[in-house]
Amino acid sequence: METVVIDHPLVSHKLTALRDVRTDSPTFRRLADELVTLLAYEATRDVRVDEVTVQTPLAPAPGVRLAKPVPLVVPILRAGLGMLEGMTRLIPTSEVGFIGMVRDERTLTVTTYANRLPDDLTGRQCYVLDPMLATGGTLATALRLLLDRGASHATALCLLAAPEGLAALRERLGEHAARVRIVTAAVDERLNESGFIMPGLGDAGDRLYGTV
Ligand SMILES: O=P(O)(O)OC[C@H]1O[C@H](OP(=O)(O)OP(=O)(O)O)[C@H](O)[C@@H]1O
Ligand SMILES: O=c1cc[nH]c(=O)[nH]1
Ligand SMILES: [Mg+2]
Repeated sequence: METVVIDHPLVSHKLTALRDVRTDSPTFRRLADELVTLLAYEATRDVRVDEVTVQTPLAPAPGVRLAKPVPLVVPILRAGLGMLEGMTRLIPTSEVGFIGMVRDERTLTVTTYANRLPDDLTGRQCYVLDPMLATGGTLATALRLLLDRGASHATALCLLAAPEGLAALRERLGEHAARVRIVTAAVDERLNESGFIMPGLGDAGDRLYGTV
């Protein structure tokens, strides 16, 4: 499992504003949207393309076009929805599947309450959107759903990750880890005793949707 931490001043600037407890929900949503666009640039570096030729007003020019089947983008509800528009703006032709998952705040175990994915993902490239990789339980379950259906490769775009979660995810994916890449804006210090990323940004879903 490859982990890519985006080292870029604009990403750090926006992430700092996102962390700030004074940032309100509308601003948080805008920053998350802008950040995913910056992460997507790196995350889609491996997206499959076909070589084509187009005619300019002057001459034929070689180029590329996204290959078929198109990438599958999968936001993990609820907080991952805040990253969907930023991603589909870059790849408007992508197909979108949905997974709904919630973590029990006490036990930190994950329940899947929605699953709208194509049955057959043979050979598909998948891009999973979830702002927080904390214990890694949510992403481990979501990635297994995709890889077990035949996805050739899955890249998860996260705003923040915890070192403990990255290690646990690699372990839980086992042999599938070779087909997984994590692209994140930062790896924070640690998880606290409640399973929150420290210093983190708090509860991403609550901050996106104003539920506290
Ligand atoms: O790595 P983990 O320990 O599994 O935690 C990460 C998950 O926790 C949050 O979701 P939450 O369960 O709060 O649901 P929400 O997106 O609906 O707020 C977050 O959006 C991730 O999906
Ligand atoms: O720090 C964390 C951990 C899980 N989910 C969040 O939203 N934040
Ligand atoms: Mg939440």
